[in-house]
Amino acid sequence: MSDSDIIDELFAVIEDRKEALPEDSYTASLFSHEKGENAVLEKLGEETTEVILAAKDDDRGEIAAESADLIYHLLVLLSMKDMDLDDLRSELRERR
Ligand SMILES: N=c1c2ncn([C@@H]3O[C@H](COP(=O)(O)OP(=O)(O)OP(=O)(O)O)[C@@H](O)[C@H]3O)c2ncn1[C@@H]1O[C@H](COP(=O)(O)O)[C@@H](O)[C@H]1O
Repeated sequence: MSDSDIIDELFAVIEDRKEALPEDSYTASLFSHEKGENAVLEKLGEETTEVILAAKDDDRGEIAAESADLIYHLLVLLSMKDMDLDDLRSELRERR
């Protein structure tokens, strides 16, 4: 699979974790968290702050790492809302 498919691949794994809820999965723990969707919403806030701090430090490695954390949690949110990457693609396409 090419690198351009990595986000689709990650989203598919997230969907699998939502379905199977394996005990050793961080993703599954977000879907079954006692705080409900607030668990992932809080992580989105934290990761956004971490991206901002990395940008302020001009640390490209940290910007990439924190952006990956942010995108991952955003994908979990989409899945939680029974949305998928096509919803995101459609929205972006309409803006062209
Ligand atoms: N891409 C990710 C990913 N990005 C970030 N994270 C997790 O998101 C959390 C980020 O939180 P923090 O940066 O605050 O770090 P932390 O202090 O360890 O987090 P907490 O103590 O708050 O949980 C960490 O626990 C990371 O492991 C991820 N967890 C899983 N994935 C991918 O999701 C897929 C399924 O993974 P599992 O759910 O582990 O099976 C795999 O492809 C993984 O690579």
